[in-house]
Amino acid sequence: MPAVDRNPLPITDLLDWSDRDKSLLLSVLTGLLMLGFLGWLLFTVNYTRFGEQFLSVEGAGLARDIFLFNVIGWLLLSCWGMALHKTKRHSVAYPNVCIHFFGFSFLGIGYVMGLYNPIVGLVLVGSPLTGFILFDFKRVTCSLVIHTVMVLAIYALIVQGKLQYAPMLKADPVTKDLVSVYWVNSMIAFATPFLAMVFGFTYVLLRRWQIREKQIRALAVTDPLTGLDNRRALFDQFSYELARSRRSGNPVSVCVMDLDHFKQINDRYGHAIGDKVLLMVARVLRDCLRETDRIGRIGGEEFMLLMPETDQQGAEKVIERCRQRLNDTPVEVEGQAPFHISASFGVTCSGTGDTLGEEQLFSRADQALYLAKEAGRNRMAFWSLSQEAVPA
Ligand SMILES: Nc1nc2c(ncn2[C@@H]2O[C@H](COP(=O)(O)OP(=O)(O)OP(=O)(O)O)[C@@H](O)[C@H]2O)c(=O)[nH]1
Repeated sequence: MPAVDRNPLPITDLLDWSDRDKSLLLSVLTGLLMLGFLGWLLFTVNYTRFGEQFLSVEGAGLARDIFLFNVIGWLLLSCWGMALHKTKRHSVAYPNVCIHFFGFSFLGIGYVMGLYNPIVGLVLVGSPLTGFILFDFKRVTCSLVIHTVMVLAIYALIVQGKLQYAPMLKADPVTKDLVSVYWVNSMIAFATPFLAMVFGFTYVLLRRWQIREKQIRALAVTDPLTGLDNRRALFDQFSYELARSRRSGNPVSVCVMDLDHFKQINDRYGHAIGDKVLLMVARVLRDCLRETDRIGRIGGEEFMLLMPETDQQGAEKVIERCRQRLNDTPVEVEGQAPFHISASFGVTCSGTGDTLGEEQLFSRADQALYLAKEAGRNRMAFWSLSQEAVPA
């Protein structure tokens, strides 16, 4: 087996654990449950009136042997898992043995306590749920089918009188006339840790699902490199701001910004430095703009600035500040002299009574950007009312 181990062990990462470590956790938890069952039996037989009244001597002996067998089995499985974990070895057999032994353990308990016992029903529902959360579908289904068939077989043998029903009990502790409080409390005590285990695993699964949902939603609207808005998020916001502007009469300015000769930076310093420049640009733009403005990266080295309630003069001031700050911020490169960058900006502004949509305004800003590039770069150009972009 390859000695590969990529297991982080914080409990919140449970679903990322290897099958080996999940099986080890299952072994330890189930082992403790079995130890609890054994402790309960020994205590009940030796120290309670319930033992005298309701437990049969041979049946209790059989139950003790089954519980003890389970405790020893889980102890050995825990040791096996620990050894695999310590040596960082993976084993296909270990999870399989654990999954099948899990079903087998509870089958034995169900048999001695009685198949109609509510705890058996609980285990029948909770175990596959836990299994499907922790392990792959095929393995768990296989175990589920085997153990369901075994339950049915035991049931058939009981119906035919070949097996005794609930051999541990010599009398039913819950009848129409008599309900043993000790038995009911014991069942609750058995069910509680099992339920806690199932709820715990379900919680981990749901928590993971919630986190993933959040991440997916964030990814859908975020540029992964810079953490700025992506094109979709920005256009959604643009559409909203235009609707607001139509109601309030306040203008919205939009600017498309493109770094100058970025290809040369990539070619000369490599993509990693190119990415570093993009991150620096994102930081500078964030610093220069108001909190109510939105910045996004809409292409490789193309950014878009959305400035609500900002007219042409206001936009000019902000953009000049951005342009200047980008010029003034050196890019540090290890072992080489720092270099400076520049960017060109195309700007347009939604006029009062404008009915232009976001795509049309964006297209105007883009055309203005083209003009800024044509005019020599490192400058801004506005889209004029005469339908032509003019350098500022
Ligand atoms: N490092 C890095 N480079 C990128 C990324 N996205 C696009 N690029 C690069 O950006 C460069 C864009 O080059 P061009 O479109 O020719 O533009 P330019 O060199 O900036 O020239 P002008 O815009 O005309 O000033 C290409 O080399 C792309 O590979 C990115 O996420 N990271």
